[in-house]
Amino acid sequence: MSSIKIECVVTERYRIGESPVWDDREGVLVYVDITGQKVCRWNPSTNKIQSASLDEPVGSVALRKSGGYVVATGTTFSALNWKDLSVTPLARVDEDKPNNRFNDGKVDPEGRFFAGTMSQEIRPAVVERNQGSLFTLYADHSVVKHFDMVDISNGLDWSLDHKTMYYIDSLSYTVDALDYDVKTGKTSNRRHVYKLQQDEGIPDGMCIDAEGKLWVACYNGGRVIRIDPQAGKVIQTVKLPVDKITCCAFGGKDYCEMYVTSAYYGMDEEWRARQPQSGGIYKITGLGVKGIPPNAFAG
Ligand SMILES: O=C(O)[C@H](O)[C@@H](O)[C@H](O)[C@H](O)CO
Ligand SMILES: [Zn+2]
Repeated sequence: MSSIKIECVVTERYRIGESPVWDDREGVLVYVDITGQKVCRWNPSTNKIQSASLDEPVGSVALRKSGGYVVATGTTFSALNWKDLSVTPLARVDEDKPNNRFNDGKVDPEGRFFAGTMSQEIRPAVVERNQGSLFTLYADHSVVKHFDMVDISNGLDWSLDHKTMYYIDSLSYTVDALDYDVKTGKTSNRRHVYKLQQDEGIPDGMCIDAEGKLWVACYNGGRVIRIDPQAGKVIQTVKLPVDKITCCAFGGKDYCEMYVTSAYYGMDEEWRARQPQSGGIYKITGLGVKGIPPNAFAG
């Protein structure tokens, strides 16, 4: 057994740190602060952070094949050019829902960018229910809605054979699976894979590892859990020093390290004094399993 080491590597504090993605082209970790309205890049070799301030909340960021990134901000899918920090809108969703915003997103194995929406939080994990949907931005910038009636659209990833998409609507407290047609990008047959126990908190972001197991960030649960989606069971729990764990992704050399984001939004003074690293980003090493490289948006 390897020994697990947990280190707070990014000591800036973010209101809602989210959507970590390893950018191997630059050797940086890219991530967002959702309500802080920022996209940031942390370089582990220089320990420098660069950030781009946006005009609206940014739920997620992903790599773009032609360079730079795609972002899901407000209710718009946009391209982010890191050279001049310009943002170019590509497509809009939920135009009938002015109180909605994008949340978590990820690129599928064919280069389509998936991201879901939710109504703006009244308090952490408190929203007007059923307002969200899951969308895909195709390479030609057309958009497809997969389903609606979502509370807080959150983590997603694909099985190693690309036949299954895993998905989290946080307030269902479940990790779901859907049949996935990687040729068309269509989803069907949604079902539960795992329901979180009370002490595990609320399921938030998620990523798959090189063995096909799922890692789920547990918001208010202070941990990431590893789930065997075939058995529907938790097979490992890694506790972190802060409660509001939001998302996880593998990165670093050969994707051997796990990066975990957190939030401080909604914590009172006493809670923040007890967990002063809330809103920081953690690196976990020694897990003994690797991740897989993130996909890049094809459009
Ligand atoms: O990061 C997100 O996905 C949401 O925007 C957050 O506000 C919380 O994590 C969520 O409320 C817990 O499910
Ligand atoms: Zn999230």
